[in-house]
Amino acid sequence: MSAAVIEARKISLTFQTADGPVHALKDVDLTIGKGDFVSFIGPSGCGKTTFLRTIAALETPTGGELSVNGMTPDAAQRARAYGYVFQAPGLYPWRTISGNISLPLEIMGFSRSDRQERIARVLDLVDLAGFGGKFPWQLSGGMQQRASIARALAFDADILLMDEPFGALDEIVRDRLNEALLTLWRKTGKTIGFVTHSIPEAVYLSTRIVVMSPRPGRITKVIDSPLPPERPLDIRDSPEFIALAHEVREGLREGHGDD
Ligand SMILES: Nc1ncnc2c1ncn2[C@@H]1O[C@H](COP(=O)(O)OP(=O)(O)OP(=O)(O)O)[C@@H](O)[C@H]1O
Repeated sequence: MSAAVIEARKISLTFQTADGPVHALKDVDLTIGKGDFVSFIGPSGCGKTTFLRTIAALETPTGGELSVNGMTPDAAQRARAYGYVFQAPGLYPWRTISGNISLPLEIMGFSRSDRQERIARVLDLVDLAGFGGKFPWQLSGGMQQRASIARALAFDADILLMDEPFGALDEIVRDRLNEALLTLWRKTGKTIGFVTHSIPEAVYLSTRIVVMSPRPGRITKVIDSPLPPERPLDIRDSPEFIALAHEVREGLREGHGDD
């Protein structure tokens, strides 16, 4: 396997709540290699978002060790090791698309000319060249989500963390964005961590599929995909794809049986 970018060893995270402790993650062991596209799938509450947030230093594990690009998550955050894409695009309505992409770059102190060059490049990457001057409300939901991906790409992090970025979109738009994301991943070689509820989406996009189960949140299965990197949408009708989707479904069912 390629060099490890994210290494989790026995990661646990227990939230103390008024109703008692919630074991959001227990003994999570996972290595994500450079250039991997790793999807996290599992029922609601199995800790997918929590795990992504611990990688991004938005939550602190209560046990175990986690390294991101060989650093602690906090150090990786300061080194801008990753871009983070949330479920909702979260664009500021009073800023243009270019202005939204520019904002983190302004905060990080990039020069005006550098910002302009980066904005043009990432708009092109997500197929929004020519839309930089529009306001978010002038774009469809799918285009807004592409703009939020562009914003996460603009400072050139090697890692992209995506928490159900297409969950709120209709199926046709989602298909197109899945194709676009796969093309972007092949072009840039980024390492991607992707949370989803959809088996076909996980199978279509990933090099590895991590199946999780709740109470306590844990990994029950890691499946390496035999599918080639070039994946036209109709690969979903192939026997290999269907067999892989079946394996993921079985993994989810087995995890559920442990409850
Ligand atoms: N800040 C918090 N305080 C207390 N409990 C929390 C907190 N964040 C998450 N949890 C709990 O931790 C568990 C895992 O939550 P998490 O959001 O990671 O699951 P998930 O698999 O991403 O779910 P979903 O698919 O619904 O987004 C859940 O039981 C949730 O209620």
